[in-house]
Amino acid sequence: MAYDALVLVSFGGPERPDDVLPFLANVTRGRGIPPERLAQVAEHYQHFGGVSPINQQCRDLIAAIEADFAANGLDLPVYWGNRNWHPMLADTVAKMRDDGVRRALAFATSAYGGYSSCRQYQEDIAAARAAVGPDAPVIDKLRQFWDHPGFVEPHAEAVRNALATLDPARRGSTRLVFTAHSVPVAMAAASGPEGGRYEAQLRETAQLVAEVAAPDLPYDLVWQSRSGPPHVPWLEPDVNDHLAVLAADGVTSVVVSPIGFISDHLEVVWDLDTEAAATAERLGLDFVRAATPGTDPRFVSMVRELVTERLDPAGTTRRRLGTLPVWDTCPAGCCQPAPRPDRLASPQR
Ligand SMILES: CC1=C(CCC(=O)O)c2cc3nc(cc4[nH]c(cc5[nH]c(cc1n2)c(C)c5CCC(=O)O)c(CCC(=O)O)c4C)C(CCC(=O)O)=C3C
Ligand SMILES: [Fe+2]
Repeated sequence: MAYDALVLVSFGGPERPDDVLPFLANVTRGRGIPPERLAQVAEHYQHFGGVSPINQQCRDLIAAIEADFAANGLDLPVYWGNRNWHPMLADTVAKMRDDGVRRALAFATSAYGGYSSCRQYQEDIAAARAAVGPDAPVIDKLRQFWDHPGFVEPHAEAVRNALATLDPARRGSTRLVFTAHSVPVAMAAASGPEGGRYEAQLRETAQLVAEVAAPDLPYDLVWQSRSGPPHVPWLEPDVNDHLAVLAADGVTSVVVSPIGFISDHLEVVWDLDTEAAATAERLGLDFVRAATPGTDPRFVSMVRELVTERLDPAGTTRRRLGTLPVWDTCPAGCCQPAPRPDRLASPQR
């Protein structure tokens, strides 16, 4: 075995009220988020007692991965480190070094390409290794998994289950609404080797989920959780504005499926279950939010499959449903925060 550990790398979230502001400071350092926006977001966290569900969701996922590894004879210890809150990745990498880990694979809890979703995790891994020093383990990030059946199938089943709770007499006026985290337009344009990859992968996932879950229903991909200063354009439409357009078009019922995420963290339980649900109520729309993969056994097994496919140099064990290009190691310069000046003149797709 070329690797001696797996490390799950996630966003991190506060676990008590006093954590909220220092956590937000870590997330937004150097990113120009207006103080008004930060105050609002702090309130969202305080609404849930200052506790984001994301860390417990990581603990649950790791316990499930460990059980799955053990049941399938994969002898690989699983570590956990976050980008923005404890356990911080640099502390985890130091512990891995102390435990004698030389080479590890990283599972980042984001399925897509793009700066925030992929490159930034790699930068955080590099920064954590640099902080630990020359004897830090080598850490290779596993591939983007937007089209893996272990990710697509739980989302599709969740959409089907959500649809089953709506009035069947209204199916003809029901819409699937897929959501993902908005990002600055410039960041979206710079994602992937030739641009536009974040949005293209999300469109592919939406199509794969919709065709399994409800091929008879129309669907849209829209955006949530916009941040940043108002003068910077981010991907639109926002899910709340989109619900208003749908209601005006005669749609009566919506299933909102957060395909941009793997678990029901704060962006889901606040931005969708609280805010978007209130928007739907105001508009008189029947609203149901589809579940995220969480610890679905297919999703848990996917993590093991990503490890084993990486160990198979011929790539014959790779399971995927999509047709967009896939790779193990991101090309240099891929997924920058904004288009590189030398590429501004070239066409983006
Ligand atoms: C693409 C993407 C994902 C999906 C990929 C992935 O999952 O990694 C994601 C996930 C998440 N985003 C999260 C939280 C936050 N994101 C923020 C700010 C931002 N997100 C961005 C993008 C993304 N974010 C961007 C471009 C910014 C602007 C600042 C910057 O350029 O970095 C802020 C600052 C305040 C604000 O919202 O303005 C917070 C608090 C949480 C934790 C939830 C919890 O605690 O349960 C999670 C999982
Ligand atoms: Fe975010």
